[in-house]
Amino acid sequence: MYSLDLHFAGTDTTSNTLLTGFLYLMNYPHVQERCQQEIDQVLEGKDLVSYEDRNNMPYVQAVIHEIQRIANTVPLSVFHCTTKDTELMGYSIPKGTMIIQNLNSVLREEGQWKFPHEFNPENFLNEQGEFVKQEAFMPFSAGPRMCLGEGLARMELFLMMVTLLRKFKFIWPEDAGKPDFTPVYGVTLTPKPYHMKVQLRSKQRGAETDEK
Ligand code: HEM
Repeated sequence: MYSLDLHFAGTDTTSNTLLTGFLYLMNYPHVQERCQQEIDQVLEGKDLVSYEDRNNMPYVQAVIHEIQRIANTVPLSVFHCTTKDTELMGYSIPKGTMIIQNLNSVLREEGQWKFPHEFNPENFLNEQGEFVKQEAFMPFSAGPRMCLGEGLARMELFLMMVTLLRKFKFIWPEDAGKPDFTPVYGVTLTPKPYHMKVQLRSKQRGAETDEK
């Protein structure tokens, strides 16, 4: 039996993002290993990760943001409606028009991203390897009605991701065939069900177990 030290549960959107994250990390093992190297280095001698540790983990931050960009968990945001006649970039939108924001489009827009169509943490790193939050990164939407849970979701993603990657290596099973990254469409996007192999990392790296 393994102890994971996880004392909270993610919401549907957060868990869908995590599921997408592990699908990519298993299939981009060099990205997973680089995260683990950074985590080992920053958390050396510490029992548990804290949210403040993210400031010393530019690569992990870039990977989590890239996972959110690719996961595109809430592709059409929440529908809105104009409360008065509105002019926007030369278009007139009458009062009462339903507005559907296409977050999928901005998260993949060419000209906004170095690698718009591939999973690549470099989308959030500058030449010095520092984490850079991009203006077009808006999985939580924008404006006065943007996601109210952004802070909680970002904290959950960081703490869960780092805690799990510190203790375990996630492996795409040899007999699983080619991965299918096509998401299942719904109000939220979720990856197709998949199997994963989970291997305990060595004890020196803070991976204590109560194996029985
Ligand atoms: C990765 C996780 C999440 C993503 C990608 C996400 C994304 C979004 C998006 C795109 C919207 C629509 C914003 C708009 O109308 O323009 C939204 C709204 C909202 N989200 Fe999240 N969300 C996440 C997690 C959470 C969590 C953890 C909570 C609360 C515990 C939460 C609470 C809300 C609420 C209350 C609204 C409605 C805000 C309003 O209409 O004023 N979300 N979210």
